[in-house]
Amino acid sequence: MFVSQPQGIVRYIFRASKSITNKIISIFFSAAITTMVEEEAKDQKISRNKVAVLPWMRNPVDVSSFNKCPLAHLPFLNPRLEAALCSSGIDSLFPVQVAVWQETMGPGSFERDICVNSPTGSGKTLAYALPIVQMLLSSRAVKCLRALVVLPTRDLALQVRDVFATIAPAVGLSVGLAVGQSSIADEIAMLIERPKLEAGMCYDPDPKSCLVELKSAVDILVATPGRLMDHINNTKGFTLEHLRFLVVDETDRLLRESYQSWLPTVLQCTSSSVDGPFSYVSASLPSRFGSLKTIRRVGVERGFKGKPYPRLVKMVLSATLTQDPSKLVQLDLHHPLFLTTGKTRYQLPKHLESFKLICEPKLKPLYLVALLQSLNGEKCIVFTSSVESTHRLCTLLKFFGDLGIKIKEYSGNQHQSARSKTLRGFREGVIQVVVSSDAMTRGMDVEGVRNVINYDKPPYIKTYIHRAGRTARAGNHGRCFTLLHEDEVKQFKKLLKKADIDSCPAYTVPLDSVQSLRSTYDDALEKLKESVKTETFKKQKMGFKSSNKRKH
Ligand SMILES: Nc1ncnc2c1ncn2[C@@H]1O[C@H](COP(=O)(O)OP(=O)(O)OP(=O)(O)O)[C@@H](O)[C@H]1O
Repeated sequence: MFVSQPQGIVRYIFRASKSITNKIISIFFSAAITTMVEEEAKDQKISRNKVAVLPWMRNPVDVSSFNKCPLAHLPFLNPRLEAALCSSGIDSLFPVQVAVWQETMGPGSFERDICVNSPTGSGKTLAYALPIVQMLLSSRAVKCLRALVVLPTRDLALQVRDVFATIAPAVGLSVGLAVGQSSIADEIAMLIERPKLEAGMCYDPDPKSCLVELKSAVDILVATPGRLMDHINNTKGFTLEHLRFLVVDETDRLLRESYQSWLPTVLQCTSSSVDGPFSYVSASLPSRFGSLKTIRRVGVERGFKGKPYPRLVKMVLSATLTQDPSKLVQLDLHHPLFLTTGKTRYQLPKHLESFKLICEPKLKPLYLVALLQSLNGEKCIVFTSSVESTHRLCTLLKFFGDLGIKIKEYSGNQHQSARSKTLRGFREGVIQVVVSSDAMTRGMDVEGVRNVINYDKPPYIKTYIHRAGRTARAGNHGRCFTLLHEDEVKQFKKLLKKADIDSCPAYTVPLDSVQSLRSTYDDALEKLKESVKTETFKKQKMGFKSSNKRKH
């Protein structure tokens, strides 16, 4: 039966108070819970955005009612994890991390699936990574794949793998990556453990007998949907049947694109063969672990002593979590608990300042250069509306000559190796300005980015939030500038209103610095025209060659 959140929490607390250990939890969390009960009463009066939202989204836990918590005061935190966090410079948890800890390791104890809507840079990655690692360490019997984190892009997956890699090895857990960065054979070698052969022996070519011997080499896998599907469909020994945690990060983006139906496939592969809703599917999926099987239950019951853990726990997160029931239903969430920050649906980081820079459309590149020069080499991301304009703008900026800042392009049109190189240079500070299409909009975390520039106006408030969110992360200060024509101002104001942003002051760059760049700009434009011509010619030539090849 669905229990309303405060009643449920009171019940958990009541149960918890039966043991001394659990009493400690109740004391630790009691203040926050009182606030949550009050928040819920208030929340019920608030009509959230006048759209029909799912019932469980109407009474969220307000993350902003939580405070930062020093690691030393966090109940149940494994000392080895505490040490690993400290040595990576983390001495306390951010509010969203404390809130998720409460619902997972605290009184909530993973009873419900967790949906988090919390601003960019608020620390959502560690919010799920820490409780998952702690849970896995305390229940590991045999190494098998028990946590899967899915992300929309390769660079994001690498970033999340690095977060797990700072804590998981400290407790003997290994983290794998399935993103297509290396060849499929190399990836399989990292993910699947083959039996060591004695001298003179060779593998049995019969795949059935081989399967019994193959084991997962990782406990946690961070993957992009495409590569995940490759492994599900083709990699011997790769199985999700023991999965206990599924994280769908950047949920709204992942749900928008179905990527070979990865989500229904994962849900099928992890569903119960006994009493789950997809039993017909499980029956058709062979067990690759012989007699070792994870028995799941659909209900709220949890594992008892000696019995395997039953339910696949799902955690979904975004800074702009969708409220669309038709999308959320795809996740097949179990008794979901919604954690969100504040009262408005969209929130920007606390220390982000938004500015508009009004300029004549023809002179936009000039204003951009003047703005970049005024930033004194601080790290900056310039967002454009497409991969083509990213390339053109970056080429144009290079034709301005030596601006005293290193500028590089980052877009989905480039080869992964080129993107990774740019990202590395940007992280290291060798590159100060990255011109990007929306490839860098979501999730990317680069230390020291102080400025974001919307060269092209973001089409949606979600785009603004994710782009602006590349700065002012982890409590730092940052600025987001949006270049606008006079006739775009009204529309932009309306867009910001959706995130309750009433003030977006105008920013000015000195007119004389714009004027002084005029002649350089004219030359740069001429060079750009030539460069576009040459590139178009090259592309046509290549297209001609490949169509000729196809004919022969
Ligand atoms: N407890 C903490 N103490 C100090 N820094 C932290 C802590 N937790 C996370 N960070 C840092 O905060 C930054 C943002 O974290 P993270 O990338 O997880 O944010 P996010 O909420 O997922 O953002 P986005 O919505 O943009 O993906 C990272 O640089 C991370 O290292």
